[in-house]
Amino acid sequence: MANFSGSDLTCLRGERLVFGGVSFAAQSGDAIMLRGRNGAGKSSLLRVMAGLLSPRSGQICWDDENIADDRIAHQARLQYLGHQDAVKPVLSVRDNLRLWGQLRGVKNLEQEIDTALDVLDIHHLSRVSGRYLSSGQKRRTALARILIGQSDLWLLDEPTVGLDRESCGEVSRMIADFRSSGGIVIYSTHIDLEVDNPVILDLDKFAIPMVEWLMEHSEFDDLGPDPAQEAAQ
Ligand SMILES: Nc1ncnc2c1ncn2[C@@H]1O[C@H](COP(=O)(O)OP(=O)(O)OP(=O)(O)O)[C@@H](O)[C@H]1O
Repeated sequence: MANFSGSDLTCLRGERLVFGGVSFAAQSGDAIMLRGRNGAGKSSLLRVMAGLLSPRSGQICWDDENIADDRIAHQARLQYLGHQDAVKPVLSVRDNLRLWGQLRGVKNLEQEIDTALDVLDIHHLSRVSGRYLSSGQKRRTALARILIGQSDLWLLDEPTVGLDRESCGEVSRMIADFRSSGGIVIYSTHIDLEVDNPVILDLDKFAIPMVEWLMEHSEFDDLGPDPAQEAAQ
C-alpha cells in the first residue's frame, strides 16, 4: 500500500503567498479533489506535488521518503496533466503518444497506444497532426497520454476542460479504473466530475495574509534594526 502525503506546505508564487499550512494524506486507491476560487493555488499545489515547484516550507513524501530526495523516482511514478495539453503540432496523435511513451521507456508501446486511443475514442484521429485538432480533441490526446505506461499517481489539473459531456464520463471511468488498480488521483475541477468519495481539500481555507506569514517566519529580521528604536537609544 503506497502513501502520498504533504505536511504544512507553504507556496509563494512571484511575490505572492498563495497558501500556507496545507497538509494532505492519501493511500492507494484514494482520490483528493482540490477546490477553491480562481487563484486559490490548485495548479500551484499540483505542481508542488509533482515536484515541478518547490514549496517555500513543508515537505511532500511518498512512502515516507521526501520526494525532493529523489525527483527522478517521483517523476517516474506519476502522470501530470497540466493546463497546457503539450500536444506537439507537427506530430500526429499517434506520434505524440509514441514520443511520450518512449520518453518513459514504456514496453509494448504500440499496444498501449492502441488501448489509450480506444479508451479516449480517438482512434480515428491517430494520423491527424496535432495542429489540426480541436481543443477537446487535444485534451483527449493529453488524457490518452496518462494511460500509457505504468504509474502510481495521477495529478490532473482540470482534466475535463474543453471536453463534451460524454468525454467527462470517460474521465470519471478512467479515474475509477486507476483507483481500483491501486492508483492515487489528485485533481482540480470547477465542474461536478463524478468521482466516488473523494477527500475534498478546499484551498480557500489556507490563504493567509502575506505580512502575517512574513512576521511569523522572521523574514523581517533581514531588514536590520528598527531605525526608530535606534534613535531612541
Ligand atoms: N508563474 C507564476 N509566477 C507568479 N505567480 C504565479 C505564477 N503562476 C501562478 N501565479 C499566481 O499564483 C496564484 C495561484 O495560481 P494558481 O494557478 O495556482 O491558482 P488556481 O487555483 O489553479 O486558479 P484557477 O482556478 O484560476 O486555475 C495566482 O495569484 C497566480 O497569479
